[in-house]
Amino acid sequence: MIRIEHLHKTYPLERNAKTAGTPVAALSDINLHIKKGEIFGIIGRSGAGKSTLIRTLNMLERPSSGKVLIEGEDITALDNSGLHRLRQRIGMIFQHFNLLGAKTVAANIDWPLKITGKYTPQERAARVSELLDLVGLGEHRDKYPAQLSGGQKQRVGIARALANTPHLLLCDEATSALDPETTQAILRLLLDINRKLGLTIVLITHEMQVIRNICDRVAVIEAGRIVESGEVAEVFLHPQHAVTQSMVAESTPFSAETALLPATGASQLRGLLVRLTYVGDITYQPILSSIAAATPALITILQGTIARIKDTPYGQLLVELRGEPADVAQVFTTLDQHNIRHEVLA
Ligand SMILES: Nc1ncnc2c1ncn2[C@@H]1O[C@H](COP(=O)(O)OP(=O)(O)OP(=O)(O)O)[C@@H](O)[C@H]1O
Repeated sequence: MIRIEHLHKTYPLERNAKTAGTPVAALSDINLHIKKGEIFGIIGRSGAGKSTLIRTLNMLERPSSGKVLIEGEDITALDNSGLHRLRQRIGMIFQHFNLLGAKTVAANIDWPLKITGKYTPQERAARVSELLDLVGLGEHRDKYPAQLSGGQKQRVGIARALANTPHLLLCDEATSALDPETTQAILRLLLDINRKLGLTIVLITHEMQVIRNICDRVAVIEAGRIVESGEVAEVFLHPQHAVTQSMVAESTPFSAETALLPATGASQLRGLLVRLTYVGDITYQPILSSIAAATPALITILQGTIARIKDTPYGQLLVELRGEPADVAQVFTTLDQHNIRHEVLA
């Protein structure tokens, strides 16, 4: 669906610079492949290059070099009319919704249909009603944006973005201005739309929860470079890069520091402090019972999480492992046999 090849973007000046300054390398050698029908998340800290990257996908930002291929077409080579046609195939939603304040909800959604000049007023009215139903805003059609909550405004933004039946939806920090409950509702709506319409969604966010809840794959961006990418469960459960590791640590209260260690602390552990991570159906199997049956080693659970990353169940346990070296080695062998990752923390 989307291929990004050796993409670079350099801004000539620092933003707000009064005099000529150092050019800012906002994106450096970005290579990504985003598949049709998936929800792909790009996460990074402030200033990492997320907005610049997503805006190159509809040429709101022109790259300095490299290619962006959408459905096989190199969009960096398009002229104005080509860009106009491209943007009808790509919807976009924004953090601050960008609605037209002087138009009603229905008129906001109708706007992109009107400007294509392709539809009769009857066709447009039917499409607007269909979109209002899709986002659950039928009863608010005649209100103005100022009369809506943040979540309702974003629903209008989504309906408007979908008006021309795009193949791709870009979400620029779509839930960052919303409270946690409304965020969940908007994420559920995006997932529902992705499943119902088979729509490819690319989103940028600085919130791990957004990626965990709805994305299939994720890329982590730092200082204009993709530092890590892959299936969300793989990247978040086995983060390799320091930035990913610190974002994971901030978003989960699961660590040696917060574990229910004996009051005297980790230095008083009588055995090894081990983190176990398992993903998929094995989450539902009686692993610890199998280990207990296989060796006389003692395992004490200090902290644990059994949860889901999108549709993938996973478990993480922090345990104290005590026993003779041979018994401990036997535990590790059994864990390996069950494909359970183990890391000795202390
Ligand atoms: N128009 C511009 N002119 C000059 N520098 C810019 C411009 N836009 C962005 N930058 C710089 O490029 C880098 C990447 O910015 P970008 O907005 O893409 O990051 P971001 O990850 O989206 O950050 P945030 O989450 O804070 O929006 C930053 O150093 C930023 O200051």
